[in-house]
Amino acid sequence: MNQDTMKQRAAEAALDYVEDGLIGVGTGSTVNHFIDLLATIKERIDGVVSSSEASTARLNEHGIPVLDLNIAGELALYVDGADESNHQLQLIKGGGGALTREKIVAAASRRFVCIADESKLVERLGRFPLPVEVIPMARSYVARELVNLGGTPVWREGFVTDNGNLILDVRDLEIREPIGLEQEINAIAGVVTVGLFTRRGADVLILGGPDGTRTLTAN
Ligand SMILES: O=C(CO)[C@H](O)[C@H](O)COP(=O)(O)O
Repeated sequence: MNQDTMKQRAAEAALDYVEDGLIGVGTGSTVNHFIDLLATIKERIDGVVSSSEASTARLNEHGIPVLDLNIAGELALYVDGADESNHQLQLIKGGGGALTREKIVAAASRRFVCIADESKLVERLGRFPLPVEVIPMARSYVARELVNLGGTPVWREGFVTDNGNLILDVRDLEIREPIGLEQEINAIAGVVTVGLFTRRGADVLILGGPDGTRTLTAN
């Protein structure tokens, strides 16, 4: 079974968590399946807060109302994908470069349901290069600081985030203490946010696989 079908299965299972009201959606190929499915029940929801211009465009195509987070206030549910999850449901996100808005919408939501194919579940975070959104003038400085932390940062050249910033993808990092590392990287001057989601990890992880889905919940 191909990976995309497994992503679709996870997205289908996430529909069960949708209640009336406002929900947040993330970004990526798994979330695209979720948005397409959400369109089939759009009468049930009041609107969506989007984490990226790409997701907003897809929601608009379906005629799903997109709201500003400042107007929406607290959201009952946030649904997003991930590049990696450990068993504590701490995540690496940002493969699509939307990590900062994703972290904001996740933080503003009562429940975070993460949807992914089963290959995203890992014993230890860090095989996937860790994305860091950086203010453009700080790119070289932040890269040197990330080298000091033991990483090998690679500038995602040609890519500009929805916030007008750059992404450094950091390889070779030993992520032994995800919570501490999230704080440490976020404290570097010029970093907008790191793609580690530990303070606000997922509450529920739905993994699509060849035999259906399985669901993990955070303790
Ligand atoms: O963090 C993200 C975007 O910034 C995505 O959730 C992550 O990259 C997973 O993407 P996909 O669903 O395409 O595998």
